[in-house]
Amino acid sequence: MMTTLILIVATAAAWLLATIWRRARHVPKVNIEYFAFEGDNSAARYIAEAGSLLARGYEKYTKDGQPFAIRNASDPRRPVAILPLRYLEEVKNAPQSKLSFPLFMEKASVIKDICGPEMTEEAQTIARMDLNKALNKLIQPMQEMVAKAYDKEMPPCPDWTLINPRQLIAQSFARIATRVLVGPELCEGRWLTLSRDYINSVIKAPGVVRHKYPHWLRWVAKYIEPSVHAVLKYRREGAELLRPVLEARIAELDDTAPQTGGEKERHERQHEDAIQWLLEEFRARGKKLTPDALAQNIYVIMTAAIDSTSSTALWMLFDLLDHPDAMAEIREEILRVSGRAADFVWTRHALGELRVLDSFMRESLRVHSFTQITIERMAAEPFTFKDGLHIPKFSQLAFPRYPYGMDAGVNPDPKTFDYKRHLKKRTGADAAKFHFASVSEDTLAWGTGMHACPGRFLAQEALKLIFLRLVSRYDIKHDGEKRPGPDRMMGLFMGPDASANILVKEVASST
Ligand code: HEM
Repeated sequence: MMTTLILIVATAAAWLLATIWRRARHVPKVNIEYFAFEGDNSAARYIAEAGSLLARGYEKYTKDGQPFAIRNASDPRRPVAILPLRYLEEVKNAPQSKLSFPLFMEKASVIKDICGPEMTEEAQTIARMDLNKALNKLIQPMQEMVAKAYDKEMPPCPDWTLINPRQLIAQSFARIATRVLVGPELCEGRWLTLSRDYINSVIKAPGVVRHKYPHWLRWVAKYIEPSVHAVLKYRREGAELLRPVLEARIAELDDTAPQTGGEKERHERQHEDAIQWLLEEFRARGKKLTPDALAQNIYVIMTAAIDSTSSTALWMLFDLLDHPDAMAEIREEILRVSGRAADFVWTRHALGELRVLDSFMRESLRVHSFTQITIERMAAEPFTFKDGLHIPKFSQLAFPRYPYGMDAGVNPDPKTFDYKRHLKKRTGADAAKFHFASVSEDTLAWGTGMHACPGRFLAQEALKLIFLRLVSRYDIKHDGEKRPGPDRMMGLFMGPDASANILVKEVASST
C-alpha cells in the first residue's frame, strides 16, 4: 500500500516537473525580426543601453513602417514587439479582453505575486471621469498644497542659497496627489510618507521576487519573502488609515441615499476626492468597498501618478535653468495673468492662459522621457493584426515614444529645444490641440485610446502651480558651473539627476 502511494506521488511530481519544464521551454515567439546588440548582448548591457538600441531599431525598421522585436527585461523568453504607427488604430480599437494594459502591468511587475496594486476598472473609471470632472474645484486646494510644500521645503533665501530641488518638487506634487486622492482628512499626516514607503516597496519587490523565485514558485513569495511582507505592511497600514474616513463617508452616503436613490452623480457632492469617487463607483456597480480595496485602488493611481510627474517636473526645472530667456518670458506671462497680485487665486481658466509655460512644458516632455516606449499592451489571447502580424498570448507590444518625439519628420529640427514649438502649432490650424496634455499626432507621451493617461490634466495643472510659484517668487540658477549630471538609465526607463543642487534667491516683489 505504502509503495503504491509513494509511486503515485513520485509519478505526479515527475509529471508536474515535466509540464513546468515543457511550458518554460516552449514559449511562442513573435514572428518578426529580433533586434539585439552585436557582441555583448547581456542583460547588464540592456539595463545600461537599451535606449540606444531602441533608437537604432527605430531608424532601421520603424521609419520603414516595419515592426521589430527587442529583449523584454521582465521576461526575456518573450521579446516585446515594437510597432510603427500604422498599427496604432488597431491597438487603440482592440478591447481590453484582447490587448490588455492591466494584464501587461500585472505580468511586467509580477503584481499579484507581490500583493501590489492591481489596476481595476473602478480605478480606471474614476481617474478618467470623476477626477477630470472635479478638476475645476480642486485647483484651489491644490494651490494651497503647493504653498504648504514651499513653506516647509524652501528655506528663507534673501541671498543666493543652495537647495536640492528634488525634495521641493517631489513634496509639492506628493501633497497635491495626496489631497486629490485621500482628501482633506488624511492629506496632512502619515499618508504623505506612507504612500512613498508603499511605492518604494512596490518598486523593489518585483526585482527581488523575479531574481529569487522561478516562475512557478513565485506564488510562495507572499508567505516567505521579506520584500513582499513590506508591501503587505504598508497596504495594511493604508487600509487602517482609510477605515474611519471610509466608514464616515459610507454613513453620510447612506443618510443622503433616500433623496438621491444612492446613485452616483445624482447629488451635489460634499467631497471631491478618490475616497468618495471610489465609494460611489463601487456602489453603482453593486459592490462593497472594503478599506483594503480602497487602499489598493488609491495606491494604484498614486503609483501611476507620483514618479512620472515628479521626474517630469525635475527635468522641466533643469530645462528652465538652461533657458533663461524662456524663464524671463514665463515670469512675465505669470505676472500678467495674475495681475501681479501676490494672493492671486488660480483657476483652470487662468492656468490655461499660461500658454508659453504650457508650450515649454510640452517641449520638455518631448525631449525627456520617463519611459522610452509607451502604449504597452499584453495579448490576453493570441492576436493577429489585419496584415497578418501575430502576437502570441502573453506577449507584449509597445510603441517607441522617445524616438518618435525626436523624429525630424514628426518634430522638425528635433534636437533644438524650442520652447515655443507647440505654441506656434497652437496659433496655426487648431488652437485646442498641442497643449501640454493633448493627445495629438506629434506625441505618444500620453498613450492612446481608452487607456490614454487619465491623469494628464491633473499633471498639467499641478506642474503649472508648482512652477508658477517658483518662477514668480524666486530667481533660480545652476549651482555655478555644476550642471545636473546625465539622466539615469534603467533599461527603457530614464530619470533626471536627483542629486543636483540649484541656487535660489527670493525676488524683491513677487506674486
Ligand atoms: C507627466 C506625468 C505623466 C505621464 C508622462 C503619464 C503617462 C502615462 C502613460 C504613457 C500611460 C499609459 C497610456 C497608454 O498605455 O495608452 C499612463 C496611464 C495612466 N496614468 Fe499617467 N502619466 C502621468 C501622470 C499621471 C497622473 C498625475 C495620474 C493620476 C491620476 C496618472 C494616472 C494614470 C493611470 C490611472 C493610468 C492607467 C490608465 C488605464 O489603465 O486606463 N498619470 N500614464
